[in-house]
Amino acid sequence: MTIPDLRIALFQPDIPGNTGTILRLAACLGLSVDIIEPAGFDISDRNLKRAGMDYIAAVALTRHINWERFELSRQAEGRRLVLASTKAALPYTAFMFQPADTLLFGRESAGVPDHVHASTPHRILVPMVEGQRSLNVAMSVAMIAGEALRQINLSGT
Ligand SMILES: C[S@@+](CC[C@H](N)C(=O)[O-])C[C@H]1O[C@@H](n2cnc3c(N)ncnc32)[C@H](O)[C@@H]1O
Repeated sequence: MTIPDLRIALFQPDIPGNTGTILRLAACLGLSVDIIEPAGFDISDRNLKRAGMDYIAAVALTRHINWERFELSRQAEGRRLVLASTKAALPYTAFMFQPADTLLFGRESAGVPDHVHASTPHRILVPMVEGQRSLNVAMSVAMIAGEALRQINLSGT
């Protein structure tokens, strides 16, 4: 399997088991991961290691000390930022992903702050039935990264 160029970015994640699950997914699908600090736990956290197991060692993981530093590195690489948000209007299946996209996911307790939401022109939603608040962040990563990879593989780029 070819290693994709797609990246997953986690904004100040606060539940180590979710991050461990996402790192394991990234290891298996060949995706790179950005963690935008401060996270609500240390990378050596027991629950993160339990969920990510030995897969964590296989992930191309970059930690950024804050949002501004993450943005500097993303812009230097010329990557598009695509925010997954419960406040978005566009269903993720209607969005046209590109191979070098960075998919951004919010923190479990609060999503992303307003300034991040406002500065991200591409915003996508996993539609839910009325009255439900949100998916688990790791579930939303799996669904959206799966659709992005499907599109990218179909387009053959
Ligand atoms: C547990 S949710 C955050 C809930 C938070 N209270 C909020 O209102 O954003 C954590 C992250 O998972 C992603 N997420 C969860 N459900 C989603 C959905 N239905 N559509 C798009 N992203 C979703 C988003 O990136 C979100 O910031």
